This record gives sequence, structure tokens and C-alpha cells, in this order.
Amino acid sequence: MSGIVIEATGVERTFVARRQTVHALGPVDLSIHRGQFVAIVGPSGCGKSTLLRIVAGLAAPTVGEVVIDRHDPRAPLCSMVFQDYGIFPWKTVLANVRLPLDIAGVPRREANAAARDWIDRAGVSGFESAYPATLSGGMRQRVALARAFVANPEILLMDEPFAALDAQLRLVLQQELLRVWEAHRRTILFVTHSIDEALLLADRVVVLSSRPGRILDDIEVPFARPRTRAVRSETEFGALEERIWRLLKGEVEEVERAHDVA
Ligand SMILES: Nc1ncnc2c1ncn2[C@@H]1O[C@H](COP(=O)(O)OP(=O)(O)OP(=O)(O)O)[C@@H](O)[C@H]1O
Repeated sequence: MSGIVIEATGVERTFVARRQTVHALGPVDLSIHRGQFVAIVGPSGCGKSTLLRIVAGLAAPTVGEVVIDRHDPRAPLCSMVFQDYGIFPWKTVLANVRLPLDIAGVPRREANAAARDWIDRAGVSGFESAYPATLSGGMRQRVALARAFVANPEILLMDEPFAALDAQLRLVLQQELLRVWEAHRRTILFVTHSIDEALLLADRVVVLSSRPGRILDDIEVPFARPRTRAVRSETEFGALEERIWRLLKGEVEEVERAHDVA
């Protein structure tokens, strides 16, 4: 395994809202290797998005630090993919996917070629001139994936990217992401509420406690690649699912007990 690309040490984050201090996250220590696909699961509100935002540099830790080892200083550091696509309704599919390259000042002809290439790999070719409003949710998320990959970022940060999709579409896009990732191993931090999705996609599943999120478990996912949905029928898949579920169930029950007492 190649070197460490993300090193989080003692990371904590608190927010002050309406004169109340919320300890949202940490302390968290986390080392992620280059090219690793890491899923983060945890109860609602435990600080998963906050952790992603800190890695992206969109928020600062209150305590601790995140060090990112840049492989190529010219490449963008992070691309983010969100549940709500984050693509611009007034731009065509081609212009949306090309946007990171436009921002980087890549010449138009080269940018168009790269964007078309990723549009093709993400399975949306033929829709280059379409506007997002005319596309289904699944197609929009494919556009968002193409845009995230085209920038060739050091790290891809994905915050529940498939949560808004219906179950069948979600299966299709999980498979597409696996296919693309297995061909272009990028470092991915992938937040999900789905244990099943985490085990299907990731090399490693980091399980966070309820707020403030701390690491309860860090599990190596042993299934060979390329992976397909067939891994779900392996005995070990069920065992890992159960192990993570028990941890999360315990956390959620504890929060409910605390609410009952309050
Ligand atoms: N800007 C902010 N100001 C105040 N509180 C915040 C802010 N951002 C997040 N929080 C609080 O910090 C905690 C962690 O939020 P975060 O969105 O990181 O959790 P999460 O695990 O991603 O949640 P979910 O699973 O529901 O998406 C929550 O209690 C949230 O209300």
C-alpha cells in the first residue's frame, strides 16, 4: 500500500449556536492511504459531514490538525459530491462537467475532450447539450460523478451521494462507481448511512460513535476486487454487517435513553 495521504490527528470540532456549544466531532485520529476507498458510517448528527468538510478545508478543526500529502501540487486537492448533486441548473451537462477544468484554466478544446471522456465513462453520453432539469435524479448524479472525477483531484469526498436515489438506481450507481473507481483508484472518503453500501464499496469502514463522533471501529473489508453485488451473499459480508450494526444500534439506543432521561 502506498503512502498516507490524509492524516488527521486529534481532530475535534465544536460549534456555538444560540449561545449553546455543540461538541460535534472528535477527538478523531485517522490515517488514510493513497488510493484507499474509506467509508464513514455513524448515527445521524455524529459529525460525518463535519469531518468531510474539515478534510476539504471548508471548515477548520477547533482542536487538532489534518495534514494532506499532496502528490501533484497542480492537481486540485478535493472534489466533493453531495446527495443533492450540486450541479448548476443553468449549465449544460458538458459545461457542468467541464467546470473544474474551466476554473483551472485548461484550454477549451482539451477541457471539452476530457469532459466528454468522463461523460462517456459515467454513462451520460448523448446528453452533453441537455440541462439538468431535463434529466432524472440518477442521470444528474452521474453528471456530478463525472465532474468530480474529471478534475483528477487528490481526494474525492462523497457525502451520501446516492441517498436521494431510489433503491434500484442506487444499485446501478454503486456498481458504476465501483467500475470507475477500480479503473482509476483515487482516494475516496465516502459518508453513508448504509452499512450495506459501505461494505460493498469500501476497502475500509470507519464507524463513528454518536455525537461527538469518535472512532468506534475501523474495519478492513476483505472482499476481492473487482467487486459486484455478489459479495453480499458471502458469509463474511453478513458477519461484518452484523458487527457494524451492533455498534451503531448501541449508539442510537444510548442517545434515545439520554433523551428519555432529559
Ligand atoms: N454550522 C453549524 N453550526 C452549528 N451546529 C452545526 C453546524 N454544522 C453542524 N452542526 C452540528 O454538528 C453536529 C454534527 O453535524 P454533521 O452534519 O457533521 O453530522 P452528520 O453525521 O453528517 O449528520 P447526518 O448523518 O444527519 O447527515 C450536528 O449536531 C449539527 O447540528
